[in-house]
Amino acid sequence: MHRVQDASLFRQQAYVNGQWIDGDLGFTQDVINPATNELVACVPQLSESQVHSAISAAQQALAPWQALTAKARQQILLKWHQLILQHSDDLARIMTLEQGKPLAEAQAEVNYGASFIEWFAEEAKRVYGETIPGHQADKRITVIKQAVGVTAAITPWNFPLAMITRKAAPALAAGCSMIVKPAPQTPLTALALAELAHRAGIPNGVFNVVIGEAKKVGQILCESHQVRKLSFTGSTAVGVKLMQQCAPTVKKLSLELGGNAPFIVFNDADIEAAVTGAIQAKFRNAGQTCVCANRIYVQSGIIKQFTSKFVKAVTALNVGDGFDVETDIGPLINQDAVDKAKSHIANALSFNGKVLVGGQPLTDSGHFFAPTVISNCQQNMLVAKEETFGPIAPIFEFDDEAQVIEMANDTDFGLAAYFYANDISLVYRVSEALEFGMVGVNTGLISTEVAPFGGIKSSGIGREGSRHGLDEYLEMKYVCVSI
Ligand SMILES: NC(=O)c1ccc[n+]([C@@H]2O[C@H](COP(=O)([O-])OP(=O)(O)OC[C@H]3O[C@@H](n4cnc5c(N)ncnc54)[C@H](O)[C@@H]3O)[C@@H](O)[C@H]2O)c1
Ligand SMILES: O=C[C@H](O)CS(=O)(=O)O
Repeated sequence: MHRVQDASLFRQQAYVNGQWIDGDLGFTQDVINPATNELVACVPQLSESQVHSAISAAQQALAPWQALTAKARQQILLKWHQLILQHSDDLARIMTLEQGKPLAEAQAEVNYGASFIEWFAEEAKRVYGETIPGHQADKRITVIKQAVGVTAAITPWNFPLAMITRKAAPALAAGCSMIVKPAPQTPLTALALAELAHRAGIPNGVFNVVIGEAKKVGQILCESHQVRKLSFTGSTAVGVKLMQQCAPTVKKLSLELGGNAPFIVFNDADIEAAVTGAIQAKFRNAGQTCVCANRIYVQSGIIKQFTSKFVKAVTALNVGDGFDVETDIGPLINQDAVDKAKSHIANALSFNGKVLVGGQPLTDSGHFFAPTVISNCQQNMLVAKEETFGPIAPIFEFDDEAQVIEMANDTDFGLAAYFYANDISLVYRVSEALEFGMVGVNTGLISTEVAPFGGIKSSGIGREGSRHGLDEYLEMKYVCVSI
């Protein structure tokens, strides 16, 4: 299977309490290669009782895992980190097979995903508390932080490894246990991660991967009183549903949701650098990332130069199977994604947008779509209002700073924003005025384990990565001792 060296990483069963299990009702789901539409694997759909068993296993595993010292948990996590890097080529191949991204991007995701394990293995030893001067002479006050307990993660298909480790690493480092429900499109990468977790010595029940009908599994995880936290990465629509479902059990929540990133190029920008940054921010994962540039705003003084250079760079992008070394842009995940891209282009054309390159699906087999640039875009178009999640780059013209800030902020989303400029006063003004959780200045790539990743408004709640990411899996307790 596409030259995976260690065949035992290619798992087609769920992983619960350290065991590989089939669904006890016999239901399965297909895993399809989006580049070829070929069947890649068949994985089980667990029954409700099996999902409940996973929660029980995570509960049983909690006390012994929490009883370990932070250093002991660190050592086990570092072993997991080492095994992931040791098997990075196989993990990348499994990822490209089920998700479609170019092998080089899959490899980069493996390294990125592993970095969260290394980071939080270290952070585990820095769960500091505090002492507070007593409010009365005979009172002594301390504040301690403790693991939340059993946690659940529901993750998307676009980054099938990193969106799991970005949650599991801080959870396990803090002393929590976790049940992961991966996306139905990409379960194989999650199961390979579980195999390596097992080999690393992560105790049975501490890390579990359940596969099943999303709505039902989600409902069980949300309604369980034993699950004390839910971390979700996915669309805003689903995030809202999960938030509602978690309300009755008052769970801690982390929501990493949709985006609609503006990418702004000011007159004094380095145009070549801005073109490179726009290509990176727009076309990574074929435009299927939550932080992709969704709208490209270019100031009137340089729009002709920028557009000409940008179109040239887009035209040079190679679309193909992720296993082909020449490929820059892989397939979209499914036909729905292709249809959404077509609808956004048709809508832009209906409002006098002009396709400068691309504009249509590429082949009948596989879900390939031509990298597309549309000029003369307006704020009333779908490409301005919705997350496109495809390789479409709409260009909007603007005249001044105040106008583009208003345009950029004209969205319910607030995840990432980017801009290119050299005037340092403008850099500070615009960074502060943009209503987004993350801002890239003169760069199109901002994702790293050392910084707090997350959004505001309809893009979510909480942060992942950085020292802040651990707090999402800790509860604060205040102890008052009368002496
Ligand atoms: N903010 C981030 O860090 C981030 C990262 C990646 C993707 N995303 C967002 O995710 C979306 C694309 O990913 P997707 O198509 O997998 O999103 P999605 O919301 O459709 O699915 C995400 C996960 O939720 C599950 N799910 C779907 N409906 C559910 C329900 N009713 N109950 C419980 N679980 C349910 C899916 O099976 C999957 O595992 C985009 O909007 C993208 O912006 C955000
Ligand atoms: O889809 C967005 C993910 O968060 C991927 S990344 O963190 O931007 O690489």
